[in-house]
Amino acid sequence: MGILTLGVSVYVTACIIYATLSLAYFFLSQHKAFSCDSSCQKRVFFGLAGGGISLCFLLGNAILPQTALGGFAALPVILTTILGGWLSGLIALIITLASHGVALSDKFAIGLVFLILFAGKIWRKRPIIIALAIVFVILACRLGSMLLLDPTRFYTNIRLVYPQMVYPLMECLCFFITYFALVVKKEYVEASISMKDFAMIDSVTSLNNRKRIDQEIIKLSSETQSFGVGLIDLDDFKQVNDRYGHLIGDRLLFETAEIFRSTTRSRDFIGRYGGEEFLIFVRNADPLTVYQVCQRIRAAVANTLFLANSPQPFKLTVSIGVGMYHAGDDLMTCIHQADIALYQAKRRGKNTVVMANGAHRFNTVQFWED
Ligand SMILES: Nc1nc2c(ncn2[C@@H]2O[C@H](COP(=O)(O)OP(=O)(O)OP(=O)(O)O)[C@@H](O)[C@H]2O)c(=O)[nH]1
Repeated sequence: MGILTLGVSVYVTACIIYATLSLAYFFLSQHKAFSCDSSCQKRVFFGLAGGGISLCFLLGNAILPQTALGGFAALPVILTTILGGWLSGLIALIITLASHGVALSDKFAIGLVFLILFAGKIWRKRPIIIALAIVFVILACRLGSMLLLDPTRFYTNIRLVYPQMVYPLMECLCFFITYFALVVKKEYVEASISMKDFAMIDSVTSLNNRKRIDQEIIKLSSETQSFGVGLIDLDDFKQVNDRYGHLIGDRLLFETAEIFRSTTRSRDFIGRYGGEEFLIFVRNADPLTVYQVCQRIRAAVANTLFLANSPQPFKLTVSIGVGMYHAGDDLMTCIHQADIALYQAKRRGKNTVVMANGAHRFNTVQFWED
């Protein structure tokens, strides 16, 4: 094979590897960047994509010369392991080893490479030197086996030696191109996701901000499962601000938000609705559970000594108004009902949870006494 044709083959191969893995990576990174810590299904999918590339090389071996197939088939396995961790790598490895077209010695070398990657947990470190060293190991293995098995042919027929020298170098080149292209892609995706997250976080409390709440409201407007809507308001916060200043006020808001985080489940949604008012969606819960969750939040705030290590520790309380959303309801009306319930809680002396009874029937609102 001429050097130009080989160069084109390497380029096409690099493009196939990069396009497939980066597409799979992008697809799996919709809300959170894909990594070795992603869900099992995602890692399996990524492994299938990696194995699919090897399969594509082996079945449609028109792109690469037969003698180079083994080394190039190892590349998706290495890259899949680096980006997706052991499970993705193992799946890509199984597909590669199970397919025809790779010499037994190459299969052995690819298996060995995976074991080294696995033992070194390369997905946690991603040191390119190790990965490159592995590609060179394949090169050395190939030359070594030729020298050992048929030394006379090796010395007398230079045309046989040439591919054994050139292909592994091309594999390294291909690895370099795809590795760096994928790392750049990964960093770009991670940066854009964290920027997006950052834009949705309230700077004072680190809870979801109003923009993110509005998104969640749109998302939950067509929800088919019932959930609770709680509006939480800090009691007499103006006095704190007036007496101790906004800086202390901000620190108290942050500590209160910490209590909300620690007293709710990860599947619940909580955000800063505005000023000293917070909105919580208690997911998949019946009215009694929602009421109990809100009581838990109220009690946790009331029992906390805020700014405990400062010379001026505080006691704070919250009032909570609760509404229930059921499939088909208008969520904004539900939030409005929670607001009315919050108003009732304030009127009844604060530090109270008031629930809009039968919040799905908006014309007959009654309130449960705390
Ligand atoms: N420090 C700080 N204060 C805020 C922030 N946002 C709103 N506030 C203050 O929260 C206070 C809310 O006051 P009010 O609406 O009168 O309510 P309240 O004093 O808590 O009284 P009740 O709601 O009736 O219990 C105001 O003093 C606002 O300035 C903020 O980001 N940081």
